[in-house]
Amino acid sequence: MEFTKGHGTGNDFVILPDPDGRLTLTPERVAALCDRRRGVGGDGVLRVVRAAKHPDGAGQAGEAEWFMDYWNADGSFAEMCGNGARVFVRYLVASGLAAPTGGLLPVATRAGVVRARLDGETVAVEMRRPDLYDAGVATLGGLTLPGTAVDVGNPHLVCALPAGLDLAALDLTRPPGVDPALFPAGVNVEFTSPGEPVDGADGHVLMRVYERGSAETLSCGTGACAVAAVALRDADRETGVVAVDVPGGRLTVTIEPDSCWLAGPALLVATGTLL
Ligand SMILES: N[C@@H](CCC[C@H](N)C(=O)O)C(=O)O
Repeated sequence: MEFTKGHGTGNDFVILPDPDGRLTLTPERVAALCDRRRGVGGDGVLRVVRAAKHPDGAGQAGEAEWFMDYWNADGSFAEMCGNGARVFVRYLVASGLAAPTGGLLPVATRAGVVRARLDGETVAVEMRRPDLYDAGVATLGGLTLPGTAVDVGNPHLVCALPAGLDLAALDLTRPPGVDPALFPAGVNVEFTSPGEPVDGADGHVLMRVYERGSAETLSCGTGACAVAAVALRDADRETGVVAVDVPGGRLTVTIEPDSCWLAGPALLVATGTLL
């Protein structure tokens, strides 16, 4: 079968076109595809399927023709993937499967319908407004870092590093420890440091992430939204624009009263045939 490879700020995905939902995907198959030495390699898989043809998308088929069936690299499901949604939309449009109407293209996900806008290399998706719902703690090496639990459709824990600790020096080769009672389904953990002021933004944050199901990645879109929401709260703001720099580039998050826009480059880089 044919596949396409794409990424958003270095968060990379194997895209599998399966319009009529005929493909049998298993966790083992997904993990094998994402294997960086023995497979295509990726942080996750995006199956492109008509919403009406997937049990998790059928309820949204009246609002969106296409369902993003997102899987993490280890073969687990996630409710939402912000960069994945941006790359998914790039694929839909590039392959002629869909086009925006009135500038917007809806996509069904396990966290509900998101809407996308394209502008050159940039794809922006509108998702739910992040919900800051609790306090939590991450442990990493000898560090204990307090953080904020944030729901962006999927779960996040945003931990600011204390002054003097170098974000680039963190060892994220192993998962951070978290409280399983607070995150029974696991959590994506973001580590942050403040950035220098950026023109046109109300805030600027540097971020690294350890993703549930994919380990450290170069970028996490929903993580950037969670980080932006925490930055605005800490600045006593309800809304605003936050630049979030990840190892793979820059994401721009705009938090509005009822929604959150995630914007950045989304690119397709290769196509091929699975043997
Ligand atoms: N990289 C994604 C998030 C992917 C899902 C995450 N690993 C989870 O399990 O919740 C993004 O760009 O949002």
